[in-house]
Amino acid sequence: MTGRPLIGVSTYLEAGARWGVWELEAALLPAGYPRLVQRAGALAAMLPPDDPVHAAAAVARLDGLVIAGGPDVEPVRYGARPDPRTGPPSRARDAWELALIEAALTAGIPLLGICRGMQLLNIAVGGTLVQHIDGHTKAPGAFGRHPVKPVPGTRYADAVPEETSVPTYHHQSVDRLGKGLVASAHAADGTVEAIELASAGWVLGIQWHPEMGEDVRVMRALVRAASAGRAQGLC
Ligand SMILES: NCCCC(=O)O
Repeated sequence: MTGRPLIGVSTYLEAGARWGVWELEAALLPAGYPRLVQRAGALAAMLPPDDPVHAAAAVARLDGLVIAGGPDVEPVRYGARPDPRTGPPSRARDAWELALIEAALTAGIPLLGICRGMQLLNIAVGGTLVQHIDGHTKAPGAFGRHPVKPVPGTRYADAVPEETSVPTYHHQSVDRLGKGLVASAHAADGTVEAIELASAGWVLGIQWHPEMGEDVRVMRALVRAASAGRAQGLC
């Protein structure tokens, strides 16, 4: 099979978005996500929340999947009571994105979780989150930067072998790793910054926001894996 692989990117519904003369409910995705997918050599398809029963059918049409950043996951999803600093739940989005992740893992298509997407990947395989950490978000809406160091020998280190400075915006982090996951990068304070499935298949989560930066290598690695699966007729 030839041509650009198709990468689905989860998308959210916003009650009141304003553009032109309109203020309406909208399906939104910061443009950095599709631009990053396109710069990495793939086509981007937006995937707004739907009935989770359709997740496998959606994934069957894709060569790869990105779960985008967003609000806190409802703590009941990882067996915890909400900390007062955890944001309000987005239940329909949680259900849809967890179903997409489970479908991608079952189908064996390459998967990249970004920020919330990494946290959801961890939860999907039984992991838990720290509900609040200090120091990774400076002010509401303001992305910070900090260094991230790869763990040698991991899939992440294959794509990005050196320590890099990454754009970041989060107040939660991975606590207990889910089944089959290993940590593949850390911040200087020890926060887990990347996770991946150690077994076969290309499944990676990163805590930072590559769509806000210049470094396209992680997305290129996803697109390469998606192209390889497409060439073998696996996707
Ligand atoms: N918890 C949602 C992803 C971003 C954050 O940790 O703030």
